[in-house]
Parts: sequence; C-alpha cells; structure tokens
Amino acid sequence: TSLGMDEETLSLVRTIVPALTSKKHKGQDGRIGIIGGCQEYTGAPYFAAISALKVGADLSHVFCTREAAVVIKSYSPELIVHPVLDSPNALEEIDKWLPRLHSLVVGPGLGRDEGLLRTAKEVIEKSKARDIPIIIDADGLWLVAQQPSVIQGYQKAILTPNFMEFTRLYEALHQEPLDGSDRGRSVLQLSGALGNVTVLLKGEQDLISDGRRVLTCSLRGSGRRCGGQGDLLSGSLGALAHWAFSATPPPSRSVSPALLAAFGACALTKQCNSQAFQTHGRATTTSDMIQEIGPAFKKLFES
Ligand SMILES: NC(=O)C1=CN([C@@H]2O[C@H](COP(=O)(O)OP(=O)(O)OC[C@H]3O[C@@H](n4cnc5c(N)ncnc54)[C@H](O)[C@@H]3O)[C@@H](O)[C@H]2O)[C@@H](O)CC1
Ligand SMILES: Nc1ncnc2c1ncn2[C@@H]1O[C@H](COP(=O)(O)OP(=O)(O)OP(=O)(O)O)[C@@H](O)[C@H]1O
Ligand SMILES: [Mg+2]
Repeated sequence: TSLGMDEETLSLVRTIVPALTSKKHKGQDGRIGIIGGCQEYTGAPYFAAISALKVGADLSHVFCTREAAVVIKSYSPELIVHPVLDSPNALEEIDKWLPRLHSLVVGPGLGRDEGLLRTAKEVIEKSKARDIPIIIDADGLWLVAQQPSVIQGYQKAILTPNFMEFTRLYEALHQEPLDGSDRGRSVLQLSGALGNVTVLLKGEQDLISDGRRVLTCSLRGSGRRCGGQGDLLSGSLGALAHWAFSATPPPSRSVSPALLAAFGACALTKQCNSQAFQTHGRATTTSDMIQEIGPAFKKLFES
C-alpha cells in the first residue's frame, strides 16, 4: 500500500538526521541561504529561513533587497539578513558568503523584477560551480521556466512547484499543453526533460521524481490551504538536502539523496499542517505550522 511505502521511506529519512552530540561546532548541521525577499514579499523568505532553523540547521541567511531587510530582521532575531539583492554589486556580496553555505533556497518572495531574477540566475551559476544543493521554489521557478538551461542537468537541484508553477514549467519544456490526467507521468517527464533534476509537485498527494521513478507522499494534512506552507516546505528542504547529500555512506541505493530529502520535507509539512489544524482549525496560519515543526519532526523522524 502507499502508506506502507511512506513508512519505508520515512525510515530512510531517519538515517540522514544528524545526531545531536556535544562534539560538533556551530554550523556543522547546516548553514542555509535563502535568496528572496523584496518590496512585496517579506513573509515568504522569513518562513523558509526560520523553517530551516527549526528543522535543525544551525544558521539561516536571507539575501533580500535593502528595504525588505529591516522588515525581515524585525520578525526574528534568529536570522542573519543581508540587504544586498538589489545593490549594484549584489553578486559579489553574495559570492563572499557562498563558500560558507551548505545549501541554497532560491525564490521564496523573490518577485519577478528583471534585475533581481538576473542576480538570482548568477547566484545559481556560482552555486552550481561549488556543487551546493539548490532548492528552487516560487519565483525561482518563474526564472527556470524562462531559462531552463540555468538548472538543466544539475544533479543537486530540487524544484518544488505548486500546480500552477508546474504547468508553466511543463509547457515551457514540452511546448505542448499539460494533460493533467496522469500527474505522476507528467512529473517523471518534466524531470527527464530537465536532465533528471528532481521535481516535487505539491498537491493533495505530493509527487516526487528524478526522471527514473516517482515517489508519492500520501500523508494527510488538512483542508486548510493558507499561504506560506510551500515556503515552510522549501526552507525545511534546504536543511534536509544538506543532510541527505552529505550523508556517508549514501543512505540508499534505490532512493537518491534528493528524492529522500524532498520526501522528508513533504511529510514534515503535511504533519505540521495536520497538527496545527487540530488546535487552530480554520484559523490555522503558517506561523502556527512553524510552531509544530519541532513536535512533528520528532514524531516522524525521531520516534
Ligand atoms: N507571506 C508571503 O510573503 C507569501 C509570499 N508568497 C510569494 O508570492 C509569490 C507568488 O507565489 P504564488 O504561489 O502566488 O505563485 P503564482 O503567482 O504563480 O500563482 C500561483 C497561483 O496558482 C493558484 N494555484 C495554486 N495551486 C493551484 C492548483 N492546484 N490549481 C489551480 N490553481 C492553483 C494560486 O491560487 C495562485 O494564485 C512568490 O514569491 C511566493 O514566494 C507565497 O509564498 C505565499 C506567502
Ligand atoms: N489539496 C491539497 N491537500 C492537501 N495538502 C495540500 C494540497 N495542496 C497542497 N498541499 C500541501 O501544502 C503544502 C504547500 O503546497 P502548496 O501547493 O500550497 O504550495 P505553494 O502554493 O507554493 O504555497 P505558498 O503559499 O507557500 O507559496 C505542501 O506540503 C502540499 O503537500
Ligand atoms: Mg510557493
């Protein structure tokens, strides 16, 4: 059954979770970077960055525009916020930090300003050269739909589209309308067309493919679809991808690190949604879900 499959994959995810020991120094369990945050959107990069921390990363950096920075900083003292994304030497400023980052999440609240998208593209190129896992979400996916070559073939990339973003990507790569009747097949095709980049299509069931196989995450969430849940997912995935790709030996022969990390992030997001909904019902918001990350993580991956 699919629930049996979920259980099996969850137990594989447990193997990549780093032990909490007194032998480690700050930073070892993850220094995650978020590229996003502009005039319109400050919530999305905050949700992504705080989620990476709550999952267990040690440091979370947000690279956003100057005016978004003060806002994001005042949501939370735990984030390191760089007001550089719209500066003339943005790439130089971000490149200074790249050697210290373990993974990058590109897109939450990035917006679609041409200059910002160009910078995001250059940061992706630099990160590929450094072999850093790259999660692409939200407006980062807008960029990939315009210029798929920016990510094509990069084995440490994971794309996290909602249905709308998926449709745009699919139609950009296949030059034909998406036939929505077999989503699993479409996800497999899109991943194949992108050179086996891992694609996670979010929905009632999350579908994840590396172009070779499709994993389905069928955990139950709730009927509450407030904005920001996708940001929680992509930020968590930033931390999980670092753990999955750096695990030695590789966690599984049949499931790639990217698939495993993506599955873990899906399961966690749905579990947070379900738990928050039990308390808050219709009033559930993403902040309520973020408060559940600790208990949800424990239930799924540490019990
Ligand atoms: N608090 C915040 O700052 C938030 C900012 N956000 C940012 O807002 C920007 C735009 O993101 P959007 O997600 O709106 O992207 P899009 O502008 O591509 O819009 C997606 C649209 O598709 C619709 N949609 C989603 N799933 C669908 C489905 N299964 N079937 C049919 N329609 C569906 C949604 O209602 C939405 O209007 C991004 O930068 C994103 O990160 C969001 O992350 C939400 C929270
Ligand atoms: N119909 C659904 N039923 C249950 N869970 C869903 C459904 N649609 C999405 N989800 C879950 O909600 C989470 C976020 O997915 P969603 O499609 O809302 O992303 P998004 O549109 O990018 O969100 P955001 O508002 O953060 O940008 C995922 O964990 C996904 O599994
Ligand atoms: Mg989104």
